[in-house]
Amino acid sequence: MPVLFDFTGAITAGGRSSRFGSDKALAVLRGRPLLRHVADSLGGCSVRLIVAPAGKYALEGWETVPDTRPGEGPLAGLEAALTHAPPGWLAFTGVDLPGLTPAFWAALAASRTPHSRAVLPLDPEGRPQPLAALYHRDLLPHIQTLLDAGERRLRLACPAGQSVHVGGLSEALWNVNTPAELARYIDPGP
Ligand SMILES: Nc1nc2c(ncn2[C@@H]2O[C@H](COP(=O)(O)OP(=O)(O)OP(=O)(O)O)[C@@H](O)[C@H]2O)c(=O)[nH]1
Ligand SMILES: [Mg+2]
Repeated sequence: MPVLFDFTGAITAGGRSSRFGSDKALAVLRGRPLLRHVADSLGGCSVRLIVAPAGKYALEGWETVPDTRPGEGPLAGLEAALTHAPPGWLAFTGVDLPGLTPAFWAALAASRTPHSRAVLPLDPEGRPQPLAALYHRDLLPHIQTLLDAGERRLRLACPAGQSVHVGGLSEALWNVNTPAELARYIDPGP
């Protein structure tokens, strides 16, 4: 895919899939693993990072970066991604949001403002979804301070006054945590 985006792409993939029961990144939906769906949405990024143990996923064109704090959750995954990212903006997501598309990321990018440092879509309940969002690398010291203090909530990655929220994108945000949730989205056969 040609470079379309002026931001880095990052997928955090260091979770245990304990609710799913097997590695959900590799679960197949409509002929492709969930991880592939997410990666394809970010194929237009020139720098593409996956935060995971070395050798765990073979994703051509993606650089694997190790967790800085393994097993400490997606906020630590964001720290690892921002640590390896060039200056500027990072699209950050997980392995389990297969409804994401290039158009979704383009809409978030279009909502950046000169003073914002994160752009988050609103879910169907109107809550910001921090696991499919844009973050600026300037947030790295703030995130490191949070983690050092024991904080693990991804939604605190950006101070409230520096976040932009975007409505109208919730259709892209369906999330797969269990096999039953995946089954709901698999097309019925003929
Ligand atoms: N790099 C990294 N990513 C993580 C970590 N924990 C969770 N994630 C990722 O964050 C995303 C969302 O997390 P969850 O939906 O809770 O996934 P999970 O932790 O694998 O699943 P559960 O064990 O069922 O909670 C997924 O892409 C996970 O792979 C971690 O410690 N490090
Ligand atoms: Mg989890």
